[in-house]
Amino acid sequence: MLKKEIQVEVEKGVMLPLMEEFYTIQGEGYHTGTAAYFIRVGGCDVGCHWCDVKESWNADLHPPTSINTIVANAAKYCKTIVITGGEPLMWDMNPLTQMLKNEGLRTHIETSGAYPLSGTWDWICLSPKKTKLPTQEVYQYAHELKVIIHNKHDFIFAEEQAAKVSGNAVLFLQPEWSKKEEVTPLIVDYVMNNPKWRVSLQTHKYLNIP
Ligand SMILES: C[S@@+](CC[C@H](N)C(=O)[O-])C[C@H]1O[C@@H](n2cnc3c(N)ncnc32)[C@H](O)[C@@H]1O
Ligand SMILES: Nc1nc2[nH]cc(C(=O)O)c2c(=O)[nH]1
Ligand code: SF4
Ligand SMILES: [Mg+2]
Repeated sequence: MLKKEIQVEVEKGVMLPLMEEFYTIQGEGYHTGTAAYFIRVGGCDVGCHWCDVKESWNADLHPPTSINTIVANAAKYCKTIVITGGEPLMWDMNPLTQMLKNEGLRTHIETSGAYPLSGTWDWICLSPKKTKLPTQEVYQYAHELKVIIHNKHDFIFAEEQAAKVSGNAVLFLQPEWSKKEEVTPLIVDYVMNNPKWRVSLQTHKYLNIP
């Protein structure tokens, strides 16, 4: 395909810049410990200085890939497919999620919510960032709120964000990996004092799996 044609396909969401795909165990949040196939889409401009996948940021480094190919691969592994990035909502998620649903698969997303919500989702994990806040619309649809704790001020941010999600959303505080020795004890105390919150750890990093 010509460069221009590929660009049009990406704009329609029928091709996506694919960074990697892997079958693993969901390491974080509500579904921790369960098998899932991850699709990591390139492109993000939210700019978290502690981001653990900075290689994902530049979409041009990741080959535009047909969603037919992506879905055919995903369907081989298990029923739960996690779309992450990068920031997946930078792209139109409707064609990809519709195709996954047609295959009878469950669609989960990991998102900062900084771009308009698209796609059909069985589970939305919203992880808001101060540098580029979620759209007003996405809060009501989040099944899970996962706030990263890098310093003490992030607890205040977490409460501000919790006030915006639905009463059914499950609330998580997750240590920022490079600060975990410092902030994990603070999170433990915070959750014991504020039991509406739960602790989320990046368990895949302890298990040495992707
Ligand atoms: C790499 S992001 C990709 C999806 C989306 N851009 C987002 O931020 O939700 C996947 C998850 O990892 C979390 N995360 C990224 N870097 C982290 C770090 N250094 N420590 C803890 N969690 C991190 C994010 O907050 C998000 O919940
Ligand atoms: N095992 C595993 N679980 C995860 N949960 C969210 C991840 C992500 O990067 O979005 C992630 C990841 O990269 N690996
Ligand atoms: S929004 Fe997600 S992918 Fe983007 S910089 Fe932040 S953690 Fe990384
Ligand atoms: Mg990760």
